[in-house]
Amino acid sequence: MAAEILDGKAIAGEIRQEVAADVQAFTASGAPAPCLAAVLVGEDPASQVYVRNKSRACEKAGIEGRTHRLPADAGQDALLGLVAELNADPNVNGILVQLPLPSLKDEAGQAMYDEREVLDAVDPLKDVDAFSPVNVGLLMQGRPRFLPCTPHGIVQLLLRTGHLCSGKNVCVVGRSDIVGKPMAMMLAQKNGSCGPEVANATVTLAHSRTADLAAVCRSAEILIAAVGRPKMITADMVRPGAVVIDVGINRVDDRLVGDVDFDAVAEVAAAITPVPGGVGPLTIAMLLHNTVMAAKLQSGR
Ligand SMILES: Nc1nc(=O)c2c([nH]1)NC[C@@H]1CN(c3ccc(C(=O)N[C@@H](CCC(=O)O)C(=O)O)cc3)C=[N+]21
Repeated sequence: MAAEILDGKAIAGEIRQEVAADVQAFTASGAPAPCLAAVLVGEDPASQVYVRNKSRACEKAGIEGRTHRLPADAGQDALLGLVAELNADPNVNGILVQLPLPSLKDEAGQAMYDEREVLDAVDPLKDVDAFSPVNVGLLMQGRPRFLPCTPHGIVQLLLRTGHLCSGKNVCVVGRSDIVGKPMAMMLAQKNGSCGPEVANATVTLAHSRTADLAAVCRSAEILIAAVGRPKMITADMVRPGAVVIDVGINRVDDRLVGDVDFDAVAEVAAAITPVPGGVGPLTIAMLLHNTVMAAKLQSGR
């Protein structure tokens, strides 16, 4: 049996067209083009690729994409200074500090960067990643402002492919602040950020200490893998007919591999996202969406 391949790249293309139309309508009323500032500290090759792709995507949507580069050893104060400058710059609507920050230590053996302090410093109205405690809190309370890009992309994918989760058992594997935790919250909510059909799920948030993870995963009609371990979700962990969403972007021997053992799982699942071409492109599309939303919010401030 061959599973339906959920084409994240194509859906991301649709969303990017919608964002471009939205930008056009916004600027037609005399507003300047929305502007996203990405901050890249150091030279991590994967981060370079991501930031480059993102700035190209901005351009195609009519959004101004700026990249601010700091050397790996610039230090916490320099980074906080740059964030403060971008917060104060009325021409910048969205700020994204590319993660992870370099894991360098100073002479005293102390970590050079405190990620939490940096993310806390971003103006919540410019926080297009939705990593600030204000935006996380608003989401938790069911009155979201910005939605985190990867979980929002997954919700859009489920909605637009008709794999609705209301009333279903959903298992999210991985409890990160960026994907697992907000994903679980969004799908469990009553009315949901994108409508009740992609909410109202019975959600299990599984992780590395979950007892009998395979059995827990097998109970899920929708299984979302966000652990960052190549091919860790094997076919025996998947309920026949399940919808499987693979959030993993793992580089193995210069190839991108998801958290799901794709070939074997595709024999069991009803539908599955590929890597690449699945969730990744949707993350970028939702970032563009948030940038336009930021510009609109700030135009009224
Ligand atoms: N502040 C911050 N916000 C982020 O959203 C953020 C971050 N830091 N740090 C790193 C992760 C990772 N991430 C990806 C987004 C898209 C693809 C993507 O589009 N991938 C393509 C393949 C690209 C390739 O070939 O390398 C795909 O899956 O088809 C991948 C990875 C965003 N992240």
